[in-house]
Amino acid sequence: MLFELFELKDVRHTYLRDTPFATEALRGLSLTIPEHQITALVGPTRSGKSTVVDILAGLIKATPGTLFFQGEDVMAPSFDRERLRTSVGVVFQSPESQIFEETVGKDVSFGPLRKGASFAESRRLVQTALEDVGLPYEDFRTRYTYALSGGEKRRVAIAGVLALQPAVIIFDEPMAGLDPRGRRELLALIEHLKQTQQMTIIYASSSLEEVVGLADTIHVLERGQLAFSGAPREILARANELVKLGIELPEAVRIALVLREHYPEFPTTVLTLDELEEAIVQHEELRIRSGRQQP
Ligand SMILES: Nc1ncnc2c1ncn2[C@@H]1O[C@H](COP(=O)(O)OP(=O)(O)OP(=O)(O)O)[C@@H](O)[C@H]1O
Repeated sequence: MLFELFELKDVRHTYLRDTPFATEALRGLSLTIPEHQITALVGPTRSGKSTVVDILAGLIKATPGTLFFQGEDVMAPSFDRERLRTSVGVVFQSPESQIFEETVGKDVSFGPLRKGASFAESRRLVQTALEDVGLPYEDFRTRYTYALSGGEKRRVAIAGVLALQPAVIIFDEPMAGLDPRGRRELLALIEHLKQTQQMTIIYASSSLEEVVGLADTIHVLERGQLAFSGAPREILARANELVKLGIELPEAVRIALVLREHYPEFPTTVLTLDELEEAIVQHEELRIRSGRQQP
């Protein structure tokens, strides 16, 4: 059974309110985020994704509106805000900026030690977190952070968040600046975290391509409101609306749509290039079996 970890109800947020520069970032946003799932927030630039992330992390108040965390109103006087802060870990855009210690071991242990963990406990947490992100502890603990590759820095930043043992981890545009290999590795890492740790993962991105093969649910945002939500295939079935919102369709779907111009029955809700390949093979087999020779 799915439990809601977060629920936003009619949340609004205006930056620089009561100034000539006021910007309405959220305009009555309502959505839910279940536990132990990967939920993606997808929308074009300035649709409000980062503002939602800041609200979930407790950095911005969700008023007017209401934010529920595990069924409790975050703004209620009895709510323990410390519980929210310790339950939510955020990997912000350019997570390299979250690294500030000289060595990997020192950087990842900073959070646990600050929280009062003993040296032995902190060592255990750092070891587990580094192994979880695919950086062997003995190999990496004494490495200088400035000498790491971009992908390794991102992993160290994620390990720093994992070492705090959050119940939910939020990634805000985590692929920015990574090369295709770094992207593939990070996607595999996020999938691994979900599978092995049962973590609740929230993934904010302007790229639908990044999330269709990963997310259980996708919320599509448009100018501070929820446009629509659904499982990846349900979202891809609304290709025309996505294009209207300025969201680029994943490559596999773009190719499938071209194929559909020739074969009207060709499926267009393919999540990955592998699925597209499978759909082409199946379609060809069907065509051959039915003996039809179409263009
Ligand atoms: N600190 C801020 N001060 C003033 N306006 C802001 C601030 N942060 C965001 N905004 C404005 O709020 C709106 C929503 O921005 P937000 O960053 O939440 O959207 P986003 O979907 O994450 O965009 P992007 O993909 O470009 O990061 C935009 O119009 C943005 O200019």
